[in-house]
Amino acid sequence: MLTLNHVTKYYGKNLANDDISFQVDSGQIAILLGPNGAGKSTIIKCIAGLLRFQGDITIGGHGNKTTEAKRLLAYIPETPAVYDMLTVSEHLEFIRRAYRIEDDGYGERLLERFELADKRDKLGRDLSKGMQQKLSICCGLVHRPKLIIFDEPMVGLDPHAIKELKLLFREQKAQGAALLISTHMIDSVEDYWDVTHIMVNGRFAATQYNRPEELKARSLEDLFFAITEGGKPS
Ligand SMILES: Nc1ncnc2c1ncn2[C@@H]1O[C@H](COP(=O)(O)OP(=O)(O)OP(=O)(O)O)[C@@H](O)[C@H]1O
Repeated sequence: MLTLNHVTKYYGKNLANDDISFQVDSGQIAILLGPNGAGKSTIIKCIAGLLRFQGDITIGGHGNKTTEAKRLLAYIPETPAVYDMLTVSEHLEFIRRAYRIEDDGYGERLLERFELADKRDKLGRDLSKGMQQKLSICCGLVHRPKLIIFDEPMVGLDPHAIKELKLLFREQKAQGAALLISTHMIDSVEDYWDVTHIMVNGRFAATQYNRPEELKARSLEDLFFAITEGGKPS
């Protein structure tokens, strides 16, 4: 569903992503795990079509900046960007109109799951940061994307929303969506992932698959600290 080939991104002279290639298949959850400044948000913004880069990114076989690719994609950014003067309900209506989809009640069900249904008439500017983040998740999912990218999704969410979001990751995977989730918190990754790429200094320092034999040999946490604190991955 998502393929990156030799993606390199410079900010001026600063190399943020260094020749990155990987793919995420339908029904797969891929994690980008790395310390602050590793380049996770940058690669995600390249995929979402927000930055210029060298290399090649396709979504469902379409170039990432095409309309076809954008129909398949949901990008839920680290910092939610909601419209000050639209209500919660109007946000979902706006997305449905943009994607030309009928209201089949899915948006309302998402609001209920994230405890926003009773906030449906509140303006974006009057929502707390956590509520804005939950609304941003609902807006991202309402068009039933096939590739869902979350940048640091757990930060700022309450325990109910975190639980609901983890459930949602599993459901989306079961329904055949491809998920790419960036985080710097190993604990938040738990056991729902299929593959984790550990990112350091703009590169993939290691890739671990969620297979019992690999994890028995070394946990994700051990691998992460071996790489980020100077040890050598074996
Ligand atoms: N707009 C920008 N202009 C210049 N340099 C930038 C810009 N955004 C990020 N960088 C640099 O690119 C590198 C990668 O940053 P990025 O935000 O992608 O890391 P990250 O892994 O997402 O970090 P965090 O976990 O802190 O969000 C860092 O060295 C950062 O200083």
